Formats: sequence, structure tokens, C-alpha cells
Amino acid sequence: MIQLEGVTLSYGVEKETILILEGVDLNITSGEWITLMGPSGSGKTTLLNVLSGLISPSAGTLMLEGADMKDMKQADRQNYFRTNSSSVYQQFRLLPQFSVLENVMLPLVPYKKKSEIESSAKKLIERVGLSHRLMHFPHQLSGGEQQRTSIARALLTSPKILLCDEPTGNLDTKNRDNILTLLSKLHQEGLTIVVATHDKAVAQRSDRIVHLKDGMISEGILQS
Ligand SMILES: Nc1ncnc2c1ncn2[C@@H]1O[C@H](COP(=O)(O)OP(=O)(O)OP(=O)(O)O)[C@@H](O)[C@H]1O
Repeated sequence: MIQLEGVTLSYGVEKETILILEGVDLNITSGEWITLMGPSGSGKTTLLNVLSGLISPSAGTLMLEGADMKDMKQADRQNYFRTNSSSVYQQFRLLPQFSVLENVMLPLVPYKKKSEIESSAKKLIERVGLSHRLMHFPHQLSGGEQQRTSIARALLTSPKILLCDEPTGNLDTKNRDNILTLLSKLHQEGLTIVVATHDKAVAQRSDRIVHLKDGMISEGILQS
């Protein structure tokens, strides 16, 4: 589905070049759940940002469904990422002035009429168990409810790959388990998932753990 070969990312800060990712090789197969683990600053979020198209590698190859990203027109590339991948964040990133329903509808508001999006959004809100919270605002929700709202929002575009950055980082154990159960169901239904986390309980649900250290993949362990 997505292959990274020798992906390197560096930033120029003042006169220095800082290497954030170095020669990352990673093959993400359709339907698998990969967990990225590694110390703080090892490059997990940066790698997710490369996978979501937010950052382009400085060197190396990113193959999207067999096509080299470098050979794609910018509009095709943007369209690929917009329609194939969605992200979930530790801080939820819901818009405070909008209701649960409005937040979940947001990704498609620029592209479709609201009347066309509303029923899909409501189905997803039901899916994450929040139908009774439709018109509530983020500040009226618990952390777990906010994260379930953000997952519903991420699913609105029917992505093939879900990229999650510390999705349970702000949650207590019960809410973490709810989110993990939801992610596991989505995975069983065929969604490809990549999660960056420090939490071993999250990693245990995945097919594969990829360890990052200083921007390099240090090992990959296959779980039974
Ligand atoms: N725009 C930038 N300019 C310069 N350095 C950056 C930039 N973005 C990230 N970095 C650096 O890249 C390194 C990797 O950051 P990243 O956020 O990917 O790590 P991480 O593994 O996700 O960390 P954490 O577990 O703390 O979230 C860090 O040293 C960070 O300071």
C-alpha cells in the first residue's frame, strides 16, 4: 500500500542541518496495524506526518499504491492523501465552537452539500456510541468522548489508512480501552492503522511494532 525506501528528513535550523529521519525503510501492507514506538524525539510524529503527506521527505522514495510520490502532480498527490488517509491526535483537535455533528461533518464540508454529509456523519457518531451527544460541544464531553468524536470525523472520508498520534495519551485506562476496542474493530474490518505511542497496551493490539531510535528504524518485531 505504502512503501518508504531510504526516507530521510532534515531541517535547516540556523546554519545547522538537523536530521530527523534517516534512511527509513518501511512497507505498510493494506489491512495491517503497525505501532511506532521509540523514545521522545525519535521521529514518530514526523514519520506520521510524512505518511499523511503533511511533510515531504528530503530524500528517499515514498511509493503510494505503487506510484512514486515524486512523479505525481501536486494536485494528484494532495488528492491521494485527502481521500486515502485520516489522522487522529492526542489533543483531539476538535473545533470548540462546533457541535459533535458539525465537527464530524467538517472534512467534507468544502466538497459536498451539508445535506449529503449529515446522514453519514450521524451513522459514524452512532458507530462510536455518541448519538446522545450529537448537539453537544467539545467542552461538554469527556476526553474519551472527544476522542471518539475525532475518530468519527476521521472516518467520514472513508480512509484506507488511519494515522494515530498518541490516541490514548490523554485518556484514563477505561477510556483508553474503549478507544482500543474501537480501533481493533476498525482493523478487523480491514482498515490499515499506524499508531505512534508510548503505551504498551496499544502496541499489544497491533500486528507489528516498529521501533524508532534517533530517526532510524532500530528493529521490527512481529507479534503472534
Ligand atoms: N519543524 C522542525 N524543525 C526542527 N526540528 C524539528 C521540527 N519538527 C520536529 N523536530 C525535531 O525532530 C525530532 C523528532 O520529533 P518528533 O515529534 O517526530 O518525535 P516523537 O518521537 O514523535 O516524540 P514524542 O514521543 O515526544 O512525541 C525532535 O528532536 C524534534 O525536536
